[in-house]
This record gives sequence, structure tokens and C-alpha cells, in this order.
Amino acid sequence: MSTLIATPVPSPAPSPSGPSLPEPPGWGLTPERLAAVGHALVPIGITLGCLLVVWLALGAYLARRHPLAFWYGYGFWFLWLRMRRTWRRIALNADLTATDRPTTGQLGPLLVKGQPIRPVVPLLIRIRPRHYGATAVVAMHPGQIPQPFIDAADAMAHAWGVHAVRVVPAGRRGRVNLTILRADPLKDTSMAAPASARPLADLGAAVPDDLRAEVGNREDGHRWAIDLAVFPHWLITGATQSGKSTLINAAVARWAGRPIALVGIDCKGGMELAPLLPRLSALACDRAEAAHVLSRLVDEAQHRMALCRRHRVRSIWQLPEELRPVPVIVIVDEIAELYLIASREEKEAALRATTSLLRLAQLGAALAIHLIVAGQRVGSDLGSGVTALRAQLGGRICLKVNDPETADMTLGDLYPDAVEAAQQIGPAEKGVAITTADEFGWIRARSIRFTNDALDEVVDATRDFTPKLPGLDPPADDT
Ligand SMILES: Nc1ncnc2c1ncn2[C@@H]1O[C@H](COP(=O)(O)OP(=O)(O)OP(=O)(O)O)[C@@H](O)[C@H]1O
Repeated sequence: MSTLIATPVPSPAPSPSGPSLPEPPGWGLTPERLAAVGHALVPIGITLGCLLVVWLALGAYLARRHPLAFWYGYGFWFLWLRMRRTWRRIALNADLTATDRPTTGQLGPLLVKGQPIRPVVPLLIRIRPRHYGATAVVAMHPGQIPQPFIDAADAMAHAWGVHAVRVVPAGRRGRVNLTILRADPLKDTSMAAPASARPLADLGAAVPDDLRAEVGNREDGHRWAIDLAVFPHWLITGATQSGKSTLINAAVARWAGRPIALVGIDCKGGMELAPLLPRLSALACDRAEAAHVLSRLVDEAQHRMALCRRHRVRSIWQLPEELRPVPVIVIVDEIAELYLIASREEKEAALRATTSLLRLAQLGAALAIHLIVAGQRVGSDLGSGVTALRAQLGGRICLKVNDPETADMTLGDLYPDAVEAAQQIGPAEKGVAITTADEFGWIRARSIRFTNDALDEVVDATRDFTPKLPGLDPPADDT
């Protein structure tokens, strides 16, 4: 008989805390592992630190040497963050929010009006860098209009720490465009360099129908131009010493090198326009002379109209080149002198002069007879004719003025929100103006500081270009 002997299988010694589980591979944070991770992170930290230092150093270098590159690489992104971070708060504080619920409701027999608990913030979209700052678009909600956004422009500028924010209704309904100006470019005196540095050849290089005269810089960084092809007639107002003559001289210097007839009406005895004398096709120094010169120009306008009629065209620019008369730019210095009368005898001359001026303003655009009307003051007290004239002067420039009425008369009918901006121009801001500007409506700008020497140089070099106008004699130049 065989006996089966069971052999005991050795079992693992029981642990005091019960049966132990197998250790997961690699997840325990042992001090050794922490040290290894620490060691691996050190080079990454050092690399990031070095990159940060390089980034900051590059930023400091660009800010000093290449401000534009700094703006695109650094400044704009800080602004972008700030705009995104603060937009909701601006919208809430400046009442730019809308609601998708009715703000009135019935409570028993009462009609109650309340603030929405959850206001809807309009969307701030398309924030894009520009060399002058940035642009953005606000998508309004149904029921919203642009005016509160225009009123909140200052609040936005403060919240974003920029020089100014311009808000204009966009071409597309339901949107407003924001133009964000990072700094005041008009403070930069480098742009006020005397224009005598310009080669004179450059001044004469324009084509005959180029009626655009660049006179300075706008605060969005673009050149500021008085473009007679866009606005045929301009009104320039400014207190004494605000920069009117400097601005007009800068424009004349551009036009002088082209086949354009310049006519001066300066009822302060011809003093103000005297520096232009050699280049003027006619100059009126008092009201009687002004009446004569302006009525001759009305005759010329009628002659041009007949010419256009004969050739079945609607503007002299459509005439064949050999038949086309030269453009005429009439510069009226101190418009009040033309309107204000002290005696009955002056009344007739004033009436003739101002009626002819108004006729030129009404007829002149297609006939290339343009008006640049300047004055310290334009107000309804000058007579009802001045308001009719103003309505024809589409281009507006308002330098520093002394009375709110002149700012209002210059800008108020076209750009009511520009009037306050014009009143804020300080006495030290020579040549700074609020001016008509294409898509913006209006914008701040500053003329170049065009010196008398630079003007003499241009006038002397271009005196032979002075065209002769029918029925008018060029002023005698005694120099
Ligand atoms: N853009 C400018 N930058 C710097 N200085 C300027 C600028 N424009 C004008 N000025 C300075 O302002 C002063 C007054 O200019 P300007 O004579 O053109 O003014 P005005 O309005 O024609 O004065 P008035 O009505 O007394 O003739 C001048 O000393 C001129 O050099």
C-alpha cells in the first residue's frame, strides 16, 4: 500500500498590515524622482528665463530705435489684452449694453421699469494693428444706435490708456468703427520741419488736374491734404496767430508749381497775401477791387459754362486738353472784411462782392474755379449771406478759435461732435486744426511750419507759371 504525503507549499510571510499590492510601475513621487524632475526642469527654466530677458531687451531696443516695430511686436498686443479685459466694464459703465428682455413690465396695476439683470454687451471684433494704433469694429445689438458709442469715446481712451479713440458709424448698418490712436502724432515737432528742404522740382511735378495740396499730417499718421478734387471749396477759420497764413502758404506752395491761376482777395490792404504777389494772377486789396475781380471771375465762369455747353460736357475736365482753361483758386483772406460795412457807400460794393462770391461757390466746382475762404471769425452777425456761402464750402478747417460760435459755424452743421474737439485746441498748438477727412468725417491735423523764406523761394521759382486771366491784370510787383 502506497502512502501519499502532502508536501506543504511555502506561503509568503503575512505582512503586519495585511496583504500588500504590487507597486505600480513608475508613478510614485519618491524623493529621487522629484530630484530627477527638478533636474530636468532647471534647463527649461533657464531657457525660458533667457528668452524672457532677450524678449525684454529686444523690446527695449525696438522701443528706442524702431518704435513702429515695437508697436507691432509688443505695444499692440498689450493694448489688445487691455481692450479685451476692459470692454465689458466699459460697456456696462458707459451704458453701451442692450438687453434681450423688455425693460418694462407690469406689476399688479403698476407699470414698472427696471435695469436688466443680465445686460448683453455688444461685440468688440476685428481688433487690428495699424501704424497709428489700432482699429476695431463694434457689432451693435438691435435697438442700439452709434451716438452712445461716440459719446463713450473718451471713456474708451482712458480705459485703454491711449491718446484718443474716434468712433464713426460704419458703412455697414449696425456697426461702428473704432480708430484708436496710441499717441498724439501732432506733438511730434519733427513733422514741422520747414518745407524749404523740399526740392522745388518736386513742387512742379504734378499733373495739371492734380488739385491736391499736402499741407501737413493728420493724427492717424496720414498726410493732410486740401484736395480740391474732393471738396471744391474750403472754409478756414482761426484766431489771430493760430496758423492760418502758414497753412494757406503751405497749400499755395504746392499749387504754385502747377498751371493754376491764383487770385487773392485781401481787403486788409493786400498785406496778408503780399508774399504771394509775384505768383498771383490778380489781387484785390479792398472791397471795391474785390467786387471787380469777383465779377470778372463770374464772367469767366459763364464763359467756361458756354464752352462746356458747346462741347456737350459737364465739367471742364472733360474738354480736350488744348481747349481746357486753367484752374483758378481764389484765396479770400479775412472774409469778415468783405461782409462788414461801415457806411451806405460801402454797402453796394460789399453786396456786389459777396453776391459774386456766392455765385462762384455755386457754379465753380465743375468749372475749376475754387474758393479758399479764410477768416478769424464767421458768424451769422456778418449777414445772412455768410451762412449761404458756408453751405457751399464743403471742406472745413478750424484752427484755434476764440469764440464757440466760430467753431460751431465752421463745423457744427456738418460734424456736431467736432465742435468740442475744436474748442479744445490750445493757444500753444499752432497749426493744429480740426479738418474734414474722408471716411472719418473729421480729424485732428497739423500743418507743416511753412516759413516765409520757403514761400519766397517757391514764389520766385514759379512766378513765370502765373497764368493770365481774361479781364484781369496781375498785381504790380514793385520789388
Ligand atoms: N504748424 C505749425 N507748427 C509750428 N508753428 C506754427 C505752425 N503754424 C503756424 N505756426 C506759427 O504760429 C505763428 C502764427 O502763424 P500765422 O501767421 O500763420 O497765424 P495767422 O493765423 O495767420 O495769424 P494772423 O491772423 O495774425 O495773421 C507763427 O509764428 C508761425 O510760425
